[in-house]
Amino acid sequence: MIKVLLSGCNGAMGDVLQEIINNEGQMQVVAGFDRMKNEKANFPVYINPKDCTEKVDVIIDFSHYSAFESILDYALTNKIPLVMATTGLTEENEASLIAASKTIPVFRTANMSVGVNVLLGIVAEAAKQLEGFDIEIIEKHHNKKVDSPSGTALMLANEINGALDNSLEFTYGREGKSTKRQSNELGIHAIRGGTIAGDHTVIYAGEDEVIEIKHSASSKKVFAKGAVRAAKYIADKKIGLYNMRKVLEG
Ligand SMILES: NC(=O)C1=CN([C@@H]2O[C@H](COP(=O)(O)OP(=O)(O)OC[C@H]3O[C@@H](n4cnc5c(N)ncnc54)[C@H](OP(=O)(O)O)[C@@H]3O)[C@@H](O)[C@H]2O)C=CC1
Ligand SMILES: O=C(O)C1=N[C@H](C(=O)O)C[C@H](O)C1
Repeated sequence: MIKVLLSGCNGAMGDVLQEIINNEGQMQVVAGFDRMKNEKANFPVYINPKDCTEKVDVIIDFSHYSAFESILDYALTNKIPLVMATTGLTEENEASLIAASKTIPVFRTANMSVGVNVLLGIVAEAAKQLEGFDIEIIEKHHNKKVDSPSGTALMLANEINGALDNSLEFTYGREGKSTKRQSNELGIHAIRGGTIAGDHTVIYAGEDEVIEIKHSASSKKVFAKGAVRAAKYIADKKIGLYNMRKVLEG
């Protein structure tokens, strides 16, 4: 049985993860971290990770970027594999994860779905082949999302930019712009509303033709299932930086 510490356990993803883990059979949530205690949880919920006394095999974090440092510190101090799913992290935070992976196993992705991770390769290849096309990304999420643009939109944008020798400049929305679109722009736009679980569309607009490549998550379950897969994957690893593409490669 893999013992899980669930960070952000009181949140929307925390709820879905508990359901998936409970039905899963090989894993058990033995403790949680969050901003508030939770008497309804069937495991102890800590506000300060340092108060956690349970022995755990892996941490799954779907919380908030403000919790990042305390979670990473806890994982490093106790040498626990960390699945970091939270978005809105700074470049410095991302660099800390890379550094941490030399001491503990770290699994990092802004999107746990199989579809988005396959899409990463597709959008990069399309960008290389569609020379001269203008590329824009539109992401849509529920009205409770706190960070924008989404981590997935940034991940897609970085993948496309990498395929084009980092020649593109990211433009976030176009409010207040009084010049026409430059050929080296990659536009990124965020929509928020209702309960949209997560949609990402990459648009390639050329002369008299447009290609749109879209991924749509119809529920949060797809992310929770991916996180469970990730946790199982790194629970017995020694050190290293892992992502969903490594899992899919087998
Ligand atoms: N990688 C992936 O595949 C996915 C990543 N995500 C990311 O996971 C994160 C969580 O998403 P979601 O569950 O929808 O968000 P929620 O806001 O529903 O849940 C986050 C939880 O973390 C708590 N929290 C906030 N600040 C802190 C803190 N400083 N310390 C400890 N806990 C804190 C919140 O408490 P309170 O409500 O009191 O603020 C809440 O209980 C987001 O960054 C989201 O983008 C989501 C889905 C998929
Ligand atoms: O907050 C969410 O809900 C999601 N966040 C991730 C992101 O920022 O890309 C992944 C997914 O789209 C859902």
